[in-house]
Amino acid sequence: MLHNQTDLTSIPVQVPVVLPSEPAASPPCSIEASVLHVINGEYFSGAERVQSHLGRCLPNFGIAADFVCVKPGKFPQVMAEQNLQWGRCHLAPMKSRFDLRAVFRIRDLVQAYGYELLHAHTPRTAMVASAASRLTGVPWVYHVHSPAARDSVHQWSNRINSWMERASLLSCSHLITVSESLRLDCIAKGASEDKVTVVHNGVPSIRPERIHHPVVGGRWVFGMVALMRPRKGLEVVLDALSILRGEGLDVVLRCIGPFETAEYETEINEQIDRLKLRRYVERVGFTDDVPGELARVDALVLPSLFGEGLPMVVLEAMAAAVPVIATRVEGTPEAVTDGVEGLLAEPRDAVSLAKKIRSLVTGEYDWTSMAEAAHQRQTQSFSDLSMAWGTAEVYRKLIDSPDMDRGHNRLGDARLTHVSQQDSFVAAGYRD
Ligand SMILES: CC(=O)N[C@H]1[C@@H](OP(=O)(O)OP(=O)(O)OC[C@H]2O[C@@H](n3ccc(=O)[nH]c3=O)[C@H](O)[C@@H]2O)O[C@H](CO)[C@@H](O)[C@@H]1O
Repeated sequence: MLHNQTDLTSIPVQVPVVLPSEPAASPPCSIEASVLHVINGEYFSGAERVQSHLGRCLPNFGIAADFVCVKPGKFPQVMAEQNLQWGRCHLAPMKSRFDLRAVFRIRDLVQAYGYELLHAHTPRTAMVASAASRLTGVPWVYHVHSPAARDSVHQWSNRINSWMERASLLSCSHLITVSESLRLDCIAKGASEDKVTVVHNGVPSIRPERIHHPVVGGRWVFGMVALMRPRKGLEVVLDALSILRGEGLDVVLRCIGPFETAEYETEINEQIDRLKLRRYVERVGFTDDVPGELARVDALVLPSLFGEGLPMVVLEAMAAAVPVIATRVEGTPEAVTDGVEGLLAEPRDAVSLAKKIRSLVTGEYDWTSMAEAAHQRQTQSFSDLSMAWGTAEVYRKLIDSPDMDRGHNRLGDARLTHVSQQDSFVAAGYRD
């Protein structure tokens, strides 16, 4: 599916899906097909939220979704702990990037449970799904959450991931990208236009009761929600906070989320002390209650430096009717229009960020209108259901394509005895 470089200006833009009616009101459809999501499963962060929302919502559109984790960790733990209406979670731990036993385990699962599609989410799982697809004849979809070549600050890891991703894409049946910017990125890398579809990320419309309402001249509470690591740009917010407090504006920051490393936490603590901001920065750490935290803040600030797809925290804040002050990186401007649902600053630029924050706290923009616009845009175009609907449409086109022989994998449960069930479990409340 790779071809030579394309002129991106000639490619029509794919805009967010707006569902014609509220699908939540309709009863779940009967199940027409089942998909196995091949995931890392190590954490429960942005990509895993997408996966879990899909697992929960796809049955509304006739698709049963199960999971297999190649780096089992937080994801299967959350699935086991919470009373979630998801499907099965299988485990296929890989000892290294090149441990191919997972491929055979997935082949056995496909044959045993009759999965008609594989759906991978990371360069590692793309490699595994690609090989399992070759063994089983089942097509596979690759979900691009962020640009592999700019995915971390580690150049070698970026190169290996990029290489693995490119090699796997040769056999991929279809690509789903979480933003239009990533779709263009994939096409620029050589993916053919008709095999890439944008399915914007989506979240449930959770709008908590507000604890605080900001007023011009009063205190403004900004919240940054993330796994704190250098790429998220916490340093830039601290510099912006220092500029604004120096001007006499009463702005404070709640840092919501854990630090990836102790070294980074130490660096941030030193910066806070250097800027004399200790009284104005509250460290919340990891929370299970992000909506509760969003109810306390007047705006979300997400100053990512590079390499985002479409951050879930941006959409979660919009759902909670919290304006978003973010940077113009990758997919974020597709959800937030500068001056409407929030404000967009230039990345790595504390002066630009301070300017945007200043314009909100001094009343240049009406906070209430911005909060309402954010909530409305999320419910219309970035809901968990619109994301599941868009994903189901991609599956349906693949399953209905003349190339797909639906009979080949209809053995289903008849062959269950051939696969070890020791490493699989079913979430409580499973639809069977
Ligand atoms: C580096 C990377 O690969 N980033 C990708 C990752 O986002 P990444 O995981 O970096 O960040 P996101 O904002 O998407 O997700 C973080 C998630 O963790 C939750 N949270 C955070 C802090 C806390 O204390 N408690 C808590 O529950 C947030 O509510 C949110 O649901 O997946 C996104 C979803 O496709 C992509 O758009 C991003 O490009």
